Amino acid sequence: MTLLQTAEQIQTMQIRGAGKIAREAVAALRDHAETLPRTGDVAAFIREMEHAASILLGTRPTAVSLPNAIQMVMRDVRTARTEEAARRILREKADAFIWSSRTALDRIAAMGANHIPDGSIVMTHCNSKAALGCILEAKRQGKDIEVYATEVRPWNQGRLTIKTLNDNEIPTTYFVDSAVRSMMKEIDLVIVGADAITVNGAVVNKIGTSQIALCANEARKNVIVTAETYKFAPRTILGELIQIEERAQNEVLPDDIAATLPFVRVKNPVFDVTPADYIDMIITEAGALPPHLAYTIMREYLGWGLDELQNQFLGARTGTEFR
Ligand SMILES: O=C(COP(=O)(O)O)[C@H](O)[C@H](O)COP(=O)(O)O
Repeated sequence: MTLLQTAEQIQTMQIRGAGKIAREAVAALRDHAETLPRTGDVAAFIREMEHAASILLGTRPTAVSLPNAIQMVMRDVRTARTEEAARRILREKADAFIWSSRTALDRIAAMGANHIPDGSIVMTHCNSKAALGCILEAKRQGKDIEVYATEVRPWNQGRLTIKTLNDNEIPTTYFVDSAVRSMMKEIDLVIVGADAITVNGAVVNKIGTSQIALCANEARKNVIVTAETYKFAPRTILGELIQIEERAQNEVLPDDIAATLPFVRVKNPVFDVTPADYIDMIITEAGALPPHLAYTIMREYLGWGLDELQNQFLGARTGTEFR
């Protein structure tokens, strides 16, 4: 698959979920480099790779895993002295990111499973590899668990979730998103994934997550967020807000019906923000932490100083828009 094809698949959601988007984008960068002729001109190579990175960055705006992963790969490429060194660094960093991303999922699954008691009912939302990993690991350990899964309008990612749960013989209850509060009394805990986590511990995830967290809080049920460390958004330290992706109206209301309703406006935000106060714990590969410690992850695990953030990273999202 070419880089442009990967970018298109991310934008059209054939490739989706924050972790997978990051892994596929990095693999696309690595493979794109192999298609470029060797000229010996390191500056031209870096320019071409920056352009490729900007195309990927323009695909979806919310999942911070995408710019974080690209930054991890491109950071040392930018200072390479020869084209060969730049190519080698790119390859090594890309492979290392993909490997560590998979390892992170395994660690999160092991830790998350410890928080799922035998005999419990877990509610989940959307289709998160990190969240599902914990549930599958709990099942693998022989725990008798059930899952309550939402539909996830308008893209129905819940169907992917219930397919995985069914394939793993986990008893599952499926319902429309608006039934969440009614179902809350029947479950024991909530486990979801994340697209981005801000410095104040707020979690950006699939639209509807904040309603689930609010209902869980009301019903005194724990909310666990599972997130690899590369889903923490360092630029929020500088005050930058996470952009909430708005997708096309016709994902919600078909064009032919919308055409008959000239006074009706359709909004389709696909992520929302859950404040830290509604989250009991964030499980990362570096351990489980209260959401208010998000800053420590940004400092210690992502390791980007403020200077670097200001000098390079702020510009990373202003690349070419992909259409
Ligand atoms: O909100 C979504 C996916 O939204 P979309 O379907 O719009 O991409 C997932 O909960 C997170 O991305 C985490 O997923 P993972 O744990 O797999 O990274």
